[in-house]
Amino acid sequence: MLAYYHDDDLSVDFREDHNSGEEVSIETLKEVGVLYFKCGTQDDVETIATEREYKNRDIIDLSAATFPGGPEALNEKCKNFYLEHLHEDEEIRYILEGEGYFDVRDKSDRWIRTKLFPGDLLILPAGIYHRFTLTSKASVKALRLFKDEPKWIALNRPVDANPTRESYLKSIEV
Ligand SMILES: CSCCC(=O)/C(O)=C/O
Ligand SMILES: [Fe+2]
Repeated sequence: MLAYYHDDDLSVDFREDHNSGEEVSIETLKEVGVLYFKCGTQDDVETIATEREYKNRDIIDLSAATFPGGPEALNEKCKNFYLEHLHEDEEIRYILEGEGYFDVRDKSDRWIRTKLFPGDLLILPAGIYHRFTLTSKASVKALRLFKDEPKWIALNRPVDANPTRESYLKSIEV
């Protein structure tokens, strides 16, 4: 994984690195509730899934060659992922192939960009504002873990008076 502040340069395609040169440590990610693990084996993933009581999973394959409905459908899907949003559940993603960016807001609302590669596992806390995009390589396959039934419900920003958002802010003491 690479983690750094986004350069906020809107003139450059959002799938490019957008690396401002300001690195972000795993500790800083922890301060906003984001946890990172390098999982060399499937057993490492299973340990985390068991510890956190995750019972379900699926594999998402985002690549133009294989996506049902083709490149247009993939673009539509990716547009939704790139809209700034939060979830009412924690989000765990483990990269199997390819690469992708998860951008998360820090305590001052700046974008931290994480660039994930195979073997990287990221846990986003419920209530954090974030977005996802493919990189310029345009392909990723990831394992998605779910506590209960597989679902993806995004609440797009702004989300006002939301208990998950409020308890998240309390947990990071903002
Ligand atoms: C590579 S996982 C696809 C993106 C996703 O699952 C998500 O929840 C984005 O917020
Ligand atoms: Fe999300």
